[in-house]
Amino acid sequence: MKIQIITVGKLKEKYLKQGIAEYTKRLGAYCNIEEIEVPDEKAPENLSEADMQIVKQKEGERILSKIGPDTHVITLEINGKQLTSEQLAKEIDKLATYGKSKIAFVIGGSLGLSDEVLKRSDFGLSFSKMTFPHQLMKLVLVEQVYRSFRINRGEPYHK
Ligand SMILES: C[S@@+](CC[C@H](N)C(=O)[O-])C[C@H]1O[C@@H](n2cnc3c(N)ncnc32)[C@H](O)[C@@H]1O
Repeated sequence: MKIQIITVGKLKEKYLKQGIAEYTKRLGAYCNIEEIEVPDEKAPENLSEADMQIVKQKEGERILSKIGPDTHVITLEINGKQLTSEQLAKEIDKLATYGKSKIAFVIGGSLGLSDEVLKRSDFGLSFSKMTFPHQLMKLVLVEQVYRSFRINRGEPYHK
């Protein structure tokens, strides 16, 4: 199975880079993992609503250009659906069973995801009603995807 993790902007903080590198290394034993960073747009505090839409649209076009037609897209959305770790594992297992061998997890930039990306999404996944910075979200996501594979293989993982 191929898993794409698509994010907006460069990952800067060293402590997040290290954590993500650790979990993507572990994940490599279970799937073909591809990390994609698309360039972000400058988004100063004083942007108008129209300018914010343009920023999201531009970032969205870059995200969509990385996603193939046969890819199952899971967008990370604060107002999406919350799952338990076991439910996410089941979802991934189900996709593999039905021949969906490519999954893209998409995390938005500082302003979130464009309508076009949300339209392309097959599932909106929420990690809680709280807002996380996108880079921290990536760390939490890769740990949960790793956990999913461990659950699906019946391997032990920390409760
Ligand atoms: C800083 S947040 C963007 C906040 C923006 N106001 C919004 O409503 O999307 C950046 C990205 O991280 C992800 N994210 C942040 N918190 C999340 C949560 N609780 N559940 C799922 N995804 C989250 C989303 O993909 C979001 O687009």
